[in-house]
Amino acid sequence: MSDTRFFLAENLACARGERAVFRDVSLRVENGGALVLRGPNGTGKSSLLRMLAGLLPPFAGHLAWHDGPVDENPDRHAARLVYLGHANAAQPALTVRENLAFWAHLQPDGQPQRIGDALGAFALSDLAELPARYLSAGQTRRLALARLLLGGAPLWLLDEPATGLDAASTATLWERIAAHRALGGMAIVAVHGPADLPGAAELDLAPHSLIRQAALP
Ligand SMILES: Nc1ncnc2c1ncn2[C@@H]1O[C@H](COP(=O)(O)OP(=O)(O)OP(=O)(O)O)[C@@H](O)[C@H]1O
Repeated sequence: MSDTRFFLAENLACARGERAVFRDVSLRVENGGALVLRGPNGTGKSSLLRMLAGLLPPFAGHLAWHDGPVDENPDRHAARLVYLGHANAAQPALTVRENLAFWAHLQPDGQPQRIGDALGAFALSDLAELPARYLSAGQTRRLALARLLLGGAPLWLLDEPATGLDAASTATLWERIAAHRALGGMAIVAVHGPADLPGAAELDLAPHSLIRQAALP
């Protein structure tokens, strides 16, 4: 019997406010796999990621894991993923280390003993006792990314994760995703630029978009 684990979405449609955003979006990611989401601004990459994270209900379609539909057990779904959106969600008054401790506590399988490794991985050790409000934009992004390393959730949902990162941190990001996949994890990543994700499938949202794109001059 196959032990393939997978996460899939079938025929998703999205509406935000009164507007239809996309329709007929299907995807499937298996353990060790990755999917790159692409598309012009406003085609719905962030909306799709929020939908996959269970934060935005599909207008149509459904989500499932290899062992059952997401809507049968939303708590189990939430425990199987880490979602990193545009907002880094750092608590400004807490130090870098305290932010990671807070997230380790929040994540269902968060492991506080991994905080040291997470700090080191994203070159945050020297900043560990600094309140997050003093971090630069790229450092704040690194703090958000360090969250990925605090637990063992199989599915990483990442919205433009390299935004604001310098070259070394960008390389670390792709290395860490590769290591996650090597252990059987999955990643779905929205990007505008390059994505160093060997063997990843690509999904372009443009053909599914119901948003009229204004022509640029
Ligand atoms: N809360 C909301 N209420 C109404 N419309 C929204 C809301 N959030 C997003 N939208 C609309 O939904 C569409 C998709 O937005 P979304 O942020 O998912 O696109 P995106 O592909 O991630 O864009 P970008 O590349 O600019 O990050 C846009 O046209 C946007 O105006």
